[in-house]
Amino acid sequence: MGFKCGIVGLPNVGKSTIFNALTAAGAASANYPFCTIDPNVGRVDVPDPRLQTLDKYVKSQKIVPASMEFVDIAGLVRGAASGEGLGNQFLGHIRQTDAIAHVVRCFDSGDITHVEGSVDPIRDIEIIETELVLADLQTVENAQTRYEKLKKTNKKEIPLILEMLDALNAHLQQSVPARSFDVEPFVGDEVLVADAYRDLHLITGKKVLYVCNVDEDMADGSVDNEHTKRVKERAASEGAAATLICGKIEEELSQLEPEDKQEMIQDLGMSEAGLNRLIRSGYELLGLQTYFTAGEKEIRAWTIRKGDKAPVAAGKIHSDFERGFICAEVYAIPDLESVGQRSKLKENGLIRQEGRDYVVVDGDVIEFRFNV
Ligand SMILES: Nc1ncnc2c1ncn2[C@@H]1O[C@H](COP(=O)(O)OP(=O)(O)OP(=O)(O)O)[C@@H](O)[C@H]1O
Ligand SMILES: [Mg+2]
Repeated sequence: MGFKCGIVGLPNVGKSTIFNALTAAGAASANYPFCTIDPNVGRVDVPDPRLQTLDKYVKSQKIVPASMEFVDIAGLVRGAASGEGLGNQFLGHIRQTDAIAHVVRCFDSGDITHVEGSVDPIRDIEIIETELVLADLQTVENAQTRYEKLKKTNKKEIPLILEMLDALNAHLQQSVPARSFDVEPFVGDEVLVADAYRDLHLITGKKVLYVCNVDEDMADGSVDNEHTKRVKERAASEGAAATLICGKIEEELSQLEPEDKQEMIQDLGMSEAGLNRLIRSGYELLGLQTYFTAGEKEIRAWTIRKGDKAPVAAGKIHSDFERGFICAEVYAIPDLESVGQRSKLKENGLIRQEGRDYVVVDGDVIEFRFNV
């Protein structure tokens, strides 16, 4: 499991275009059962050239990349919380995601209607953020009503939870996102307060990746214009990330066969498909990293958090691996490349034995030893 990302933005800014590009690219390169989980949920491979490098040395029957899910919902408009446009009820589909990809129109192309009449990314971001804060406020108010009813139960955590919800409500009332709310002082040593906060799944509490949807001539993402500069400044000021992508080009690229795709990428002066950049930014933003398992049956990429220790990494494969963890045998891909054969790693002392306190490094190839 990689991570799950909800796509938000004004109508007609290119959300579905980018979603289609992402999911078409994923479907072309992988054969998943139940690939389409829901019409608006798509699974995407995380592109990683290290898988192909590993395959050169460890001939295996299949390659299983890490994957992530994107959820595409209808655009939000100013006033959505009070029912404008399609309203905001579909935000429910993105409450359970790990992060938000906020698509912002940065392309000028005159024939695509902008609901606000002009291209102004910061104004657009503020409209969406206000709507997301209002949606979270509704969530908090519902929770307050629920916990008020529970007061009668005399459970000692209920007043503490209500105190936290009051403060959170006041915070959101100022039109500021939940991510700047400090819940710690309310938690103290009462984990149930932390649980209650987490169970709200506030949208503005999630990390944000701004996706600047730019014109075709900026498709390689290396040059900013006035619009993208402003979005990047805003992202930096709030600890978010920003990436440039031309949805239209990515959609076209995603429909091509690999060779034609490579040719078009070169013709456009791009170094790689913009989608790869987008996926990597998401990984970076969420502090995720990859480790590999590589055997004759399969080579597989696993997603873990930076800082995760070996037993946690093992638990991604199976909870038994975590419970019965004995040790991890670890090697690095560059070492494999330098000796040229997997069997030579051992002879050269390049396979390390690591214990439960080992912090996994991005790109490690691991074999776990465990008791069942
Ligand atoms: N970078 C781009 N340059 C020019 N046109 C683009 C670009 N990206 C998307 N478009 C065009 O913008 C239009 C709207 O795109 P799309 O349907 O993806 O928007 P959306 O955000 O999903 O809208 P809605 O919220 O209404 O579902 C489409 O005609 C699409 O081809
Ligand atoms: Mg759409």
